Amino acid sequence: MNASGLGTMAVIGNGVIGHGIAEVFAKAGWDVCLIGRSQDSLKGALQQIGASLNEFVQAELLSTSSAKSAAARIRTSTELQAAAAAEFVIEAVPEDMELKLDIFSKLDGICRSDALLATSSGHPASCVDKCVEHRERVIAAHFWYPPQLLPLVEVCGSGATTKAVVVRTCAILGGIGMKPVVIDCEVPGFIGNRIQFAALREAWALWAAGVASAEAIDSVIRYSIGRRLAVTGPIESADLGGLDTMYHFARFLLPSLDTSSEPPEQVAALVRGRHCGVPSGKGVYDWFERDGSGLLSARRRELMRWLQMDQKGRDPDKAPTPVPQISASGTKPRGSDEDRLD
Ligand SMILES: NC(=O)c1ccc[n+]([C@@H]2O[C@H](COP(=O)([O-])OP(=O)(O)OC[C@H]3O[C@@H](n4cnc5c(N)ncnc54)[C@H](O)[C@@H]3O)[C@@H](O)[C@H]2O)c1
Ligand SMILES: O=C(O)[C@@H](O)[C@@H](O)[C@H](O)[C@@H](O)CO
Repeated sequence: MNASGLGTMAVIGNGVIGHGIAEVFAKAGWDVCLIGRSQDSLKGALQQIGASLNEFVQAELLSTSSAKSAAARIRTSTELQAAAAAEFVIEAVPEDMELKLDIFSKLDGICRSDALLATSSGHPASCVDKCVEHRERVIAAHFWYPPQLLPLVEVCGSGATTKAVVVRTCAILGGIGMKPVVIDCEVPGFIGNRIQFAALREAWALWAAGVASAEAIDSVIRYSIGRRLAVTGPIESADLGGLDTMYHFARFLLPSLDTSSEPPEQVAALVRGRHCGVPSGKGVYDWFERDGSGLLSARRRELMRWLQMDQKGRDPDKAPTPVPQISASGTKPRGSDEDRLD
């Protein structure tokens, strides 16, 4: 245990997800060992963590002294061996399965016998534990980008993971202020990516078929269900909207939704041409014409505002926003008989 009474954790991989996870644990008082391939890239990761900590100070989510202590709790290494003392280890290297298998097999030999070994990737634990002897301690802890600003972690064990490991992983993640959600059964993409990609498949299909422009499709979502989904999930939304209505409309609509098992050729062609979005200046949108970094900053600011609300106890799961009193003009829950105008 360190001076904060917390433990030591290690993150393997110092890219966008790895350095974000390191920051989140260090802010919560853990000693962190961030492991990467080169001193140069680790230096870059520490600079990014420093810049992010400053943003948290500016947003009054962190004091200057806490930001300094958090930065001081992170040490770096280029050796996997440096994870030996950690009780919680998270792998965040690129989506290269051979590399992940190799890292997990080595970690199993290097780490303490009571250490938990987690993958931050969208892949289930059973994909990365194939060369591990102690498979009972391998678990998926799928973070969202950017982990400093999005609280969710999808936690999912394989058939070999013990219940105690699932419980301890959730306790650790909950203890650092993240929102762990347990998925009981391994399924590709867990929950978030299944739903994100179902929506993306339909959005790409509408764009590729010329039904509407990319701007129009994004605007429809941003100004409607995008806002609503931050407060009520899809299943709650359907119950609030009236399950009968949603059921009957689903029966009309579902047969016409896109069911392709490949992304549209127009998207494939962009990727083949290395038009990969904001970093390359062009994707579906032309980012030479549009302000990509401005959009990223605006999104960070808005996500930071949500964290400020969470901290003030306005997380809908912690302190539900009071439902307005039923008034003559009618803010009654839908579904009550009087609410029906038929
Ligand atoms: N980017 C996202 O939106 C996102 C979201 C959730 C989960 N993930 C998952 O997180 C993982 C990492 O993704 P990312 O986007 O951070 O990738 P990234 O390419 O930004 O970072 C990967 C990092 O791993 C380092 N690395 C490579 N080989 C290594 C090794 N042998 N030892 C130590 N470090 C090594 C690289 O130098 C790099 O810094 C992936 O499994 C990805 O699926 C990514
Ligand atoms: O933040 C996201 O959108 C991510 O969950 C995805 O980008 C995704 O997890 C992939 O990297 C695969 O892990």
